[in-house]
Amino acid sequence: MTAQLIDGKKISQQILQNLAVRVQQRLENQLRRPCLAVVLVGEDPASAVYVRNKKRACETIGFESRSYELPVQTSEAELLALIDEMNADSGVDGILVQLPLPAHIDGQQVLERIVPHKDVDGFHPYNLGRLAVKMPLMRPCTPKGVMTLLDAYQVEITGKKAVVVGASNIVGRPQALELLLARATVTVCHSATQNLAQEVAAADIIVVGVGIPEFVKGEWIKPGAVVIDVGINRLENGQLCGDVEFAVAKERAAMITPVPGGVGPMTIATLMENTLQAAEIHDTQQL
Ligand SMILES: Nc1nc(=O)c2c([nH]1)NC[C@@H]1CN(c3ccc(C(=O)N[C@@H](CCC(=O)O)C(=O)O)cc3)C=[N+]21
Ligand SMILES: [Mg+2]
Repeated sequence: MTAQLIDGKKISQQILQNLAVRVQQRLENQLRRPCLAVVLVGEDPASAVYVRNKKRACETIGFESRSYELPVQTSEAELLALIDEMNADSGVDGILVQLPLPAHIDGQQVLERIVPHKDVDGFHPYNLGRLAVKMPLMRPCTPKGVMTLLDAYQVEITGKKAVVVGASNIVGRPQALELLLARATVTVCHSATQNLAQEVAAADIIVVGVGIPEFVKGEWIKPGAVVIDVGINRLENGQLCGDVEFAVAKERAAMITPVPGGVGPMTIATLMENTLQAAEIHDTQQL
Protein backbone atom coordinates (compact mmCIF):
# COMPACT_ATOMS: atom_id res chain seq x y z
CA MET A 1 0.00 0.00 0.00
CA THR A 2 1.20 3.50 -0.75
CA ALA A 3 -0.22 6.34 1.26
CA GLN A 4 -2.36 9.13 -0.14
CA LEU A 5 -0.41 12.39 0.01
CA ILE A 6 -2.00 15.15 2.08
CA ASP A 7 -1.55 18.22 -0.10
CA GLY A 8 -0.98 21.14 2.28
CA LYS A 9 0.00 23.42 -0.57
CA LYS A 10 -3.38 22.91 -2.26
CA ILE A 11 -5.46 23.27 0.91
CA SER A 12 -3.50 26.38 1.95
CA GLN A 13 -4.21 27.98 -1.44
CA GLN A 14 -7.93 27.28 -1.02
CA ILE A 15 -7.82 28.98 2.39
CA LEU A 16 -6.00 32.00 0.99
CA GLN A 17 -8.51 32.32 -1.87
CA ASN A 18 -11.37 32.24 0.63
CA LEU A 19 -9.65 34.89 2.77
CA ALA A 20 -9.16 37.14 -0.29
CA VAL A 21 -12.93 37.01 -0.94
CA ARG A 22 -13.64 37.88 2.69
CA VAL A 23 -11.28 40.88 2.49
CA GLN A 24 -13.20 42.16 -0.55
CA GLN A 25 -16.48 41.72 1.37
CA ARG A 26 -15.00 43.72 4.25
CA LEU A 27 -14.07 46.54 1.90
CA GLU A 28 -17.58 46.56 0.39
CA ASN A 29 -18.90 46.89 3.92
CA GLN A 30 -16.61 49.86 4.69
CA LEU A 31 -14.42 47.75 6.97
CA ARG A 32 -10.61 48.00 7.01
CA ARG A 33 -8.18 45.59 5.43
CA PRO A 34 -6.79 43.33 8.17
CA CYS A 35 -3.29 44.42 9.14
CA LEU A 36 -0.50 42.12 10.28
CA ALA A 37 2.65 43.56 11.88
CA VAL A 38 5.69 41.30 11.65
CA VAL A 39 8.77 41.90 13.79
CA LEU A 40 12.13 40.35 12.94
CA VAL A 41 15.13 40.91 15.21
CA GLY A 42 18.52 40.13 13.69
CA GLU A 43 19.47 38.60 10.38
CA ASP A 44 18.93 34.83 10.64
CA PRO A 45 18.54 33.89 6.94
CA ALA A 46 15.84 31.23 7.53
CA SER A 47 13.78 33.70 9.58
CA ALA A 48 14.17 36.32 6.87
CA VAL A 49 12.72 33.86 4.31
CA TYR A 50 9.74 33.00 6.53
CA VAL A 51 9.03 36.67 7.20
CA ARG A 52 9.14 37.41 3.47
CA ASN A 53 6.69 34.55 2.83
CA LYS A 54 4.29 35.94 5.42
CA LYS A 55 4.44 39.40 3.86
CA ARG A 56 3.84 37.88 0.43
CA ALA A 57 0.79 35.99 1.72
CA CYS A 58 -0.59 39.28 3.06
CA GLU A 59 -0.14 40.98 -0.31
CA THR A 60 -1.74 38.08 -2.18
CA ILE A 61 -5.00 38.25 -0.21
CA GLY A 62 -5.18 42.02 0.28
CA PHE A 63 -4.09 42.33 3.91
CA GLU A 64 -2.01 45.29 4.94
CA SER A 65 1.34 44.29 6.39
CA ARG A 66 3.87 46.26 8.37
CA SER A 67 7.31 44.97 8.94
CA TYR A 68 9.88 45.94 11.52
CA GLU A 69 13.37 44.66 10.84
CA LEU A 70 15.40 45.47 13.92
CA PRO A 71 19.17 45.11 14.37
CA VAL A 72 20.43 42.10 16.32
CA GLN A 73 21.63 44.32 19.19
CA THR A 74 18.08 45.65 19.85
CA SER A 75 17.45 45.54 23.60
CA GLU A 76 14.53 43.74 25.22
CA ALA A 77 13.27 47.10 26.50
CA GLU A 78 13.23 48.53 22.97
CA LEU A 79 11.35 45.50 21.66
CA LEU A 80 8.82 45.69 24.52
CA ALA A 81 8.32 49.40 23.79
CA LEU A 82 7.58 48.62 20.13
CA ILE A 83 5.03 45.98 21.20
CA ASP A 84 3.35 48.49 23.54
CA GLU A 85 3.05 50.88 20.59
CA MET A 86 1.52 48.22 18.32
CA ASN A 87 -0.82 47.04 21.09
CA ALA A 88 -2.17 50.59 21.32
CA ASP A 89 -2.33 51.16 17.54
CA SER A 90 -5.90 50.64 16.30
CA GLY A 91 -4.52 50.14 12.76
CA VAL A 92 -2.75 46.92 13.77
CA ASP A 93 -4.87 43.76 14.07
CA GLY A 94 -2.21 41.09 14.52
CA ILE A 95 1.32 41.12 15.92
CA LEU A 96 3.86 38.43 15.13
CA VAL A 97 7.35 38.43 16.62
CA GLN A 98 9.43 35.97 14.62
CA LEU A 99 11.15 33.30 16.70
CA PRO A 100 13.86 32.51 17.63
CA LEU A 101 14.88 35.82 19.21
CA PRO A 102 18.54 36.65 19.96
CA ALA A 103 19.82 35.09 23.22
CA HIS A 104 19.90 38.39 25.16
CA ILE A 105 16.10 38.78 24.80
CA ASP A 106 13.69 36.78 26.97
CA GLY A 107 11.23 35.46 24.38
CA GLN A 108 8.55 34.56 26.92
CA GLN A 109 8.51 38.12 28.30
CA VAL A 110 8.05 39.41 24.77
CA LEU A 111 5.23 36.98 23.86
CA GLU A 112 3.39 37.85 27.07
CA ARG A 113 3.56 41.57 26.27
CA ILE A 114 1.38 41.16 23.15
CA VAL A 115 -2.29 41.78 23.98
CA PRO A 116 -4.00 38.38 23.64
CA HIS A 117 -6.51 39.47 20.96
CA LYS A 118 -3.62 40.59 18.70
CA ASP A 119 -1.58 37.44 19.43
CA VAL A 120 -2.12 35.84 16.01
CA ASP A 121 0.53 33.17 16.77
CA GLY A 122 -1.58 32.02 19.73
CA PHE A 123 1.52 31.77 21.91
CA HIS A 124 0.36 33.96 24.80
CA PRO A 125 -0.39 31.89 27.94
CA TYR A 126 -3.90 33.38 27.89
CA ASN A 127 -4.56 31.87 24.46
CA LEU A 128 -2.94 28.53 25.36
CA GLY A 129 -5.04 28.50 28.54
CA ARG A 130 -8.21 29.21 26.56
CA LEU A 131 -7.42 26.21 24.36
CA ALA A 132 -6.76 24.08 27.44
CA VAL A 133 -10.21 24.90 28.90
CA LYS A 134 -12.03 24.17 25.61
CA MET A 135 -12.72 27.84 24.82
CA PRO A 136 -10.09 28.62 22.17
CA LEU A 137 -9.57 32.24 21.06
CA MET A 138 -6.36 32.63 19.00
CA ARG A 139 -5.13 29.11 18.24
CA PRO A 140 -1.45 28.39 17.50
CA CYS A 141 -1.06 28.32 13.72
CA THR A 142 0.75 25.04 13.12
CA PRO A 143 -1.49 22.82 15.27
CA LYS A 144 -4.63 24.56 13.99
CA GLY A 145 -3.36 24.11 10.43
CA VAL A 146 -2.90 20.39 11.12
CA MET A 147 -6.51 20.15 12.32
CA THR A 148 -7.65 21.92 9.13
CA LEU A 149 -5.74 19.37 7.04
CA LEU A 150 -7.25 16.43 8.95
CA ASP A 151 -10.69 17.94 8.41
CA ALA A 152 -10.06 18.59 4.70
CA TYR A 153 -9.14 14.92 4.23
CA GLN A 154 -12.09 13.78 6.36
CA VAL A 155 -9.87 12.00 8.86
CA GLU A 156 -12.03 10.90 11.77
CA ILE A 157 -10.56 11.98 15.09
CA THR A 158 -13.19 11.29 17.74
CA GLY A 159 -12.26 8.16 19.69
CA LYS A 160 -9.06 7.58 17.70
CA LYS A 161 -5.68 7.10 19.32
CA ALA A 162 -3.48 10.12 18.53
CA VAL A 163 0.20 10.25 19.39
CA VAL A 164 2.07 13.56 19.37
CA VAL A 165 5.86 13.27 19.26
CA GLY A 166 7.43 16.42 20.68
CA ALA A 167 6.14 18.58 23.55
CA SER A 168 7.20 22.11 22.56
CA ASN A 169 5.12 25.16 23.47
CA ILE A 170 4.58 26.02 19.80
CA VAL A 171 3.81 22.59 18.32
CA GLY A 172 3.47 19.49 20.51
CA ARG A 173 1.60 20.86 23.54
CA PRO A 174 -1.01 22.89 21.66
CA GLN A 175 -1.34 20.03 19.13
CA ALA A 176 -2.19 17.65 21.98
CA LEU A 177 -4.81 20.15 23.24
CA GLU A 178 -6.32 20.48 19.74
CA LEU A 179 -6.57 16.70 19.33
CA LEU A 180 -8.06 16.38 22.81
CA LEU A 181 -10.63 19.07 21.96
CA ALA A 182 -11.53 16.95 18.92
CA ARG A 183 -11.99 14.02 21.35
CA ALA A 184 -9.04 11.83 20.39
CA THR A 185 -7.31 9.75 23.05
CA VAL A 186 -4.01 11.63 23.15
CA THR A 187 -0.52 10.54 24.14
CA VAL A 188 2.36 13.05 24.16
CA CYS A 189 5.88 11.64 23.71
CA HIS A 190 9.08 13.56 24.47
CA SER A 191 12.75 13.04 25.17
CA ALA A 192 12.10 11.11 28.40
CA THR A 193 9.57 8.74 26.79
CA GLN A 194 10.44 5.07 27.07
CA ASN A 195 9.59 2.73 24.19
CA LEU A 196 8.83 5.48 21.69
CA ALA A 197 8.50 2.93 18.88
CA GLN A 198 5.78 1.12 20.82
CA GLU A 199 3.87 4.33 21.53
CA VAL A 200 3.97 5.36 17.86
CA ALA A 201 2.95 1.87 16.73
CA ALA A 202 -0.31 2.17 18.70
CA ALA A 203 -1.38 5.39 16.97
CA ASP A 204 -4.15 5.90 14.43
CA ILE A 205 -2.96 9.51 13.98
CA ILE A 206 0.67 10.56 14.51
CA VAL A 207 1.86 14.18 14.60
CA VAL A 208 5.62 14.68 14.78
CA GLY A 209 7.39 17.94 15.59
CA VAL A 210 10.84 17.42 17.08
CA GLY A 211 13.24 19.07 14.63
CA ILE A 212 15.38 15.98 13.97
CA PRO A 213 15.57 14.64 10.40
CA GLU A 214 13.81 11.24 10.01
CA PHE A 215 13.56 10.79 13.78
CA VAL A 216 10.39 8.66 13.55
CA LYS A 217 11.12 5.48 11.64
CA GLY A 218 8.74 4.24 8.97
CA GLU A 219 8.68 0.76 10.50
CA TRP A 220 7.07 2.13 13.66
CA ILE A 221 3.97 3.29 11.82
CA LYS A 222 0.84 1.14 12.21
CA PRO A 223 -0.43 0.11 8.77
CA GLY A 224 -3.29 2.43 7.84
CA ALA A 225 -2.30 5.24 10.19
CA VAL A 226 -2.41 8.95 9.27
CA VAL A 227 1.02 10.61 9.55
CA ILE A 228 1.49 14.38 9.94
CA ASP A 229 5.08 15.61 9.76
CA VAL A 230 5.62 19.11 11.18
CA GLY A 231 9.43 18.96 10.87
CA ILE A 232 11.29 21.14 8.39
CA ASN A 233 15.00 20.29 8.41
CA ARG A 234 17.44 21.63 5.85
CA LEU A 235 20.08 19.02 5.03
CA GLU A 236 23.70 19.78 4.09
CA ASN A 237 22.83 19.17 0.43
CA GLY A 238 20.23 21.94 0.68
CA GLN A 239 17.23 19.57 0.55
CA LEU A 240 14.35 19.86 3.00
CA CYS A 241 13.35 16.81 4.99
CA GLY A 242 10.83 16.09 7.72
CA ASP A 243 11.01 14.42 11.12
CA VAL A 244 9.54 11.18 9.70
CA GLU A 245 11.35 8.61 7.56
CA PHE A 246 9.04 9.38 4.66
CA ALA A 247 10.11 6.75 2.09
CA VAL A 248 9.35 3.88 4.47
CA ALA A 249 6.40 5.50 6.27
CA LYS A 250 4.52 6.14 3.04
CA GLU A 251 4.42 2.39 2.33
CA ARG A 252 2.56 1.77 5.61
CA ALA A 253 0.45 4.87 6.23
CA ALA A 254 -3.01 5.46 4.76
CA MET A 255 -2.21 9.19 4.40
CA ILE A 256 0.93 11.23 4.96
CA THR A 257 2.07 14.85 4.63
CA PRO A 258 5.10 15.54 2.43
CA VAL A 259 7.89 17.97 3.36
CA PRO A 260 7.86 20.49 1.77
CA GLY A 261 4.26 21.04 0.70
CA GLY A 262 2.58 19.61 3.80
CA VAL A 263 2.22 21.44 7.09
CA GLY A 264 4.53 24.41 6.28
CA PRO A 265 2.16 26.22 3.90
CA MET A 266 -0.74 25.54 6.28
CA THR A 267 1.06 27.41 9.06
CA ILE A 268 1.14 30.57 6.96
CA ALA A 269 -2.45 30.22 5.71
CA THR A 270 -3.61 29.73 9.31
CA LEU A 271 -1.69 32.82 10.42
CA MET A 272 -3.71 34.74 7.82
CA GLU A 273 -6.97 33.21 9.13
CA ASN A 274 -6.02 34.27 12.65
CA THR A 275 -5.25 37.81 11.45
CA LEU A 276 -8.71 38.10 9.87
CA GLN A 277 -10.21 36.76 13.10
CA ALA A 278 -8.28 39.41 15.04
CA ALA A 279 -9.62 42.11 12.70
CA GLU A 280 -13.17 40.84 13.26
CA ILE A 281 -12.65 41.04 17.04
CA HIS A 282 -11.45 44.62 16.63
CA ASP A 283 -14.50 45.52 14.49
CA THR A 284 -16.87 44.56 17.26
CA GLN A 285 -14.84 45.79 20.22
CA GLN A 286 -13.59 49.02 18.56
CA LEU A 287 -10.11 48.18 19.84
N1 LIG B 1 6.53 33.74 15.81
C1 LIG B 1 6.72 32.75 14.95
N2 LIG B 1 5.66 32.18 14.34
C2 LIG B 1 5.84 31.16 13.46
O1 LIG B 1 4.85 30.64 12.90
C3 LIG B 1 7.17 30.72 13.17
C4 LIG B 1 8.24 31.35 13.83
N3 LIG B 1 7.98 32.35 14.72
N4 LIG B 1 9.51 30.97 13.59
C5 LIG B 1 9.82 29.95 12.61
C6 LIG B 1 8.70 28.97 12.42
C7 LIG B 1 8.77 28.18 11.13
N5 LIG B 1 7.57 28.54 10.38
C8 LIG B 1 7.31 28.10 9.09
C9 LIG B 1 6.29 28.61 8.32
C10 LIG B 1 6.09 28.18 7.01
C11 LIG B 1 6.91 27.25 6.44
C12 LIG B 1 6.72 26.83 5.01
O2 LIG B 1 5.96 27.44 4.28
N6 LIG B 1 7.40 25.78 4.54
C13 LIG B 1 7.37 25.30 3.17
C14 LIG B 1 8.76 25.28 2.57
C15 LIG B 1 9.54 26.55 2.76
C16 LIG B 1 11.00 26.40 2.37
O3 LIG B 1 11.27 26.06 1.21
O4 LIG B 1 11.87 26.62 3.25
C17 LIG B 1 6.84 23.89 3.10
O5 LIG B 1 6.93 23.17 4.11
O6 LIG B 1 6.37 23.50 2.04
C18 LIG B 1 7.91 26.72 7.19
C19 LIG B 1 8.11 27.13 8.52
C20 LIG B 1 6.87 29.44 11.09
N7 LIG B 1 7.45 29.71 12.27
MG1 LIG C 1 5.74 21.09 4.90
